[in-house]
Amino acid sequence: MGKAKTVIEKIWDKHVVHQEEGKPDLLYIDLHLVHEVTSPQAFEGLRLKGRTVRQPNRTFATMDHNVPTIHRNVIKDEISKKQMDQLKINCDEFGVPLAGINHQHQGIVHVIGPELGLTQPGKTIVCGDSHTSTHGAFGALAFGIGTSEVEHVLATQTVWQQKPKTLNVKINGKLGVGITAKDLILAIIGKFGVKFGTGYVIEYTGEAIRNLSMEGRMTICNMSIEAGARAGLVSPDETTIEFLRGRKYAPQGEDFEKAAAEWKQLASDEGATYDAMVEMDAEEIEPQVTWGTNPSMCIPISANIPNPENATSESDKNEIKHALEYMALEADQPISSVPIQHVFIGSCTNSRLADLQRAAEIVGDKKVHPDVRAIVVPGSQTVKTQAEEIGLDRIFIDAGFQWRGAGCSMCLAMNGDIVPPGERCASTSNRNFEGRQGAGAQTHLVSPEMAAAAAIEGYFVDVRKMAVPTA
Ligand SMILES: CC(C)[C@H](C(=O)O)[C@@H](O)C(=O)O
Ligand code: SF4
Repeated sequence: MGKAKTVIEKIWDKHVVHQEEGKPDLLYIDLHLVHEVTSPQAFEGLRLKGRTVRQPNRTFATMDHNVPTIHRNVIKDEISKKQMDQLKINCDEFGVPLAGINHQHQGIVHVIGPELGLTQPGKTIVCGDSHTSTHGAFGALAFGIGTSEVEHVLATQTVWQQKPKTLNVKINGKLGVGITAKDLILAIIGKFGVKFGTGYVIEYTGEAIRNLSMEGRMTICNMSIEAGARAGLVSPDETTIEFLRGRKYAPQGEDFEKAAAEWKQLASDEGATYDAMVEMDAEEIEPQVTWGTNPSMCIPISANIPNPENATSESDKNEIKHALEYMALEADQPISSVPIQHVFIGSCTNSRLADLQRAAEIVGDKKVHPDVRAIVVPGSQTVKTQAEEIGLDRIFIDAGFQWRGAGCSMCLAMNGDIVPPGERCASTSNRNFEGRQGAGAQTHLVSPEMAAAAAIEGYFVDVRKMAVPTA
């Protein structure tokens, strides 16, 4: 028997096509996902050099960042419109399959890959987008690349990559009732910071990770990038296999069983070693809310906003002060006393059917608070259709939410969905950077359940209290 290997090493070793002392490795790429924002110059580069797309059948494009979520075909912003028109031209010219704006499979690139079964265990997956790490949930090695690399992959189906170090993030025990994958990843980043993953690919292990659904694993892997990591993944298991069975681009019939047997072999071997490891107990985690301007600035719903005076270093103190100023919050104020004006349920972190279902359960027959504007933006047209088939749209609309078309939407405010300056938004997305949801907008990252609860109450509440029947 050979050396015990991690899933990361197994995938890496199978994909190296060229190796040279002192240089990065050249990796073969199984799946290249493309969206309208980071691809125009890459295609233009090919055109100028007279090159073709090496493997159009391993390339798949969609439109997401710029897509309006109401009046889909009225694109007011000139640059947005140009990027979308250009993607269509490029895909037609180079023979790349495209789920364009009115296509039934259109959606956020990190939602449609898994949904269509394009994302599979053992694959190397790249996209000109940092949250490509999402696909790692399937036991794939998936990472974001820059536009010049997009051109390189289009032309050669390979990319130069430094072999990453491996980091085991082990979550022991079980998550409490009402605690979600979003709370878990926020708590992990809250505890270890926004840099602890730098230079590593994370493998998430432990009982709490094994117990997560694929949707939960995607939420975790999605935010690996917010911990500084190159990528994040989970070893494939039965949950992975059952999610993929019958998906459009997954192997079918006997081929699926064959693939599934191989996928299981990919899981990290017993006794495999990592370059580093951190551990956390799932039991200690409460619903999380970010109060600051990076995802590590988060606290449990029962806690008070930090006081810069208690910081352990001068730089931490200044950082907290600055964040409190931008967020217009008081030190020591209970986070549960903060009123919000906007709620955004969506983004590649939390816009899948299961996310919307759980949010709808919290909503029930309650109404959105009169001071709150709340929107639900399904991650894909497929999610939207499925949600409508089971009546989720009615629950949200009857409660006073806006029910929108699929896209990135208010996650990054590129498409007219904006939080006005000085207003506060409970958001299920992954980034609370200054200006992320609009200039001067104040973002609080939460789970879909916590966002739904905040929409109803008008401020942050412990969702576990809302879930308990009152009669
Ligand atoms: C536009 C794109 C390059 C960007 C990313 O890479 O992440 C976006 O998706 C984001 O979330 O900020
Ligand atoms: S939903 Fe947000 S984080 Fe995800 S790809 Fe779109 S802009 Fe980036």
